[in-house]
Amino acid sequence: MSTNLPGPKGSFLLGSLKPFAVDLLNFLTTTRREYGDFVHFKLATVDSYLVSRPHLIRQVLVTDQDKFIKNQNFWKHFKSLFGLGLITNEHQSWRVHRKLSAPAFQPKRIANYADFMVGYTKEMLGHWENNAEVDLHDEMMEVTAKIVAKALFDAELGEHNEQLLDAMHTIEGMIPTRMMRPFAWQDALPLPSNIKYSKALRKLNQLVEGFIQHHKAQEAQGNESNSLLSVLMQARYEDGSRLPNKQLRDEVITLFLAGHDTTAITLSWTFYLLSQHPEKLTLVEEELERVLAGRDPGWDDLKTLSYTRSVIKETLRLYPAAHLIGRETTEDVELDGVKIKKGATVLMSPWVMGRDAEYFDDPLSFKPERWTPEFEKSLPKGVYFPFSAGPRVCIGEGFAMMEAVLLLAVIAKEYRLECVDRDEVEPFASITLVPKRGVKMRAIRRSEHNAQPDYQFKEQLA
Ligand code: HEM
Repeated sequence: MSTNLPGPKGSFLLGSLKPFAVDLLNFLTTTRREYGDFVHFKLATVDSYLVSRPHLIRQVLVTDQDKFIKNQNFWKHFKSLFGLGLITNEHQSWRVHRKLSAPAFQPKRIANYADFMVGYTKEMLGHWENNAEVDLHDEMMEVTAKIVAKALFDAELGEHNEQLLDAMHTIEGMIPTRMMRPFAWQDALPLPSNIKYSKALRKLNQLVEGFIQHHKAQEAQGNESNSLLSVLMQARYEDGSRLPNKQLRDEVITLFLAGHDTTAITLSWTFYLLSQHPEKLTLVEEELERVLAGRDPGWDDLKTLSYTRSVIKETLRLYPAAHLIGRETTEDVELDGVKIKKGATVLMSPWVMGRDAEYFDDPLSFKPERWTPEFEKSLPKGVYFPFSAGPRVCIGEGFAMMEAVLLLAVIAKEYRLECVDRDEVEPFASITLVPKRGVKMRAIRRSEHNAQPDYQFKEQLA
């Protein structure tokens, strides 16, 4: 059994931690290119592997998944945030809570959310002005936060909107720094950034506790709710008991965080890519006109809006919001004859795999039309996994795809978005793949756009 895998040697004490922390996307891309599809390196003292063979990715995520847990070196920094919510929970406790959460994400339940997804998006468009600049990423973060809050609590955020978004913003802003710290104790140092983070977390806990109490009061008055929280509140353990408040809090915060910035990011990248490929945007617009004939989209249209859906799939290939999935071995594991010791880190990257020329023709080109049913069938399992795979596959996949398609449809029906400065748009690998400096767009009302066929031409004349 050989353990002589190729890989960057890195420095004596830190291994490859520095290039990994400084520019993760570059590290992943060059490591794959220079050392191949099964690479070994050290992150500080931890043996780490970048695995880019589809059958091995499947082995880790699906067939041998019980020999792995989430990568503790990474998640240790977020224990106080997510607690034992689905993303960070493990073993039997994870199995129990995943089962109890599943009913909340059944298609017949999430179908009810289509109307307010469309409603909030139209409300957002109501504030846009023709020809004005919008920071699309900010807009997407806000509207997806409102949507997930409504789905979770069946409540408008109202006066809590600003406070919740502020707390989230502070916490999300600290994630890149925290995730690159080698030691968890660094998070407890009395640094201004840590103090700010703790304050934001206290605020978040307080707001979520308020939502839970409000829900309980409504329930006590016999008011039925269609919210995700109410499904969790109705869930019962085998002994008939309910989820304690702390567990509800952990699940809700997890769903809130996992469920809004991933979808917001995906939409930001979608509109960015469409702005760079106006001919593909025209195909989206044509499909919207054909299928919707001017009316709002809804749940029943999702199957028919196949090109619009392919646009989202193609975006998730090129800019997967979850760009890196990590696991830690709980026992010695063999991957293609190589012994991976207990406690090692195994990394699999949807970013790397989605750009591999072996599986995607002309991989860096944006080609939504590649996503035919035949192509999907022919793609080896373990190549395209923006929502992961196996038992820990994203529980919100259906929710996210519905939201992304509906929001794209509602916005593209009304506006053409043109990128103000494409050089400014650059991916940054935090916990998710964010556009580093946002995505500034000029929003041009489609009726105006059609009346003035070439906006850029008009600008040149001015
Ligand atoms: C485009 C949007 C989304 C993407 C790309 C995405 C991606 C992912 C990925 C890759 C994982 C697995 C992580 C791992 O195994 O380490 C995951 C897990 C999860 N996602 Fe999503 N997600 C999205 C939207 C959502 C939404 C809308 C929700 C909820 C409303 C959600 C809730 C969760 C939860 C709770 C988990 C943990 C599941 C478990 O371990 O049992 N996600 N997501």
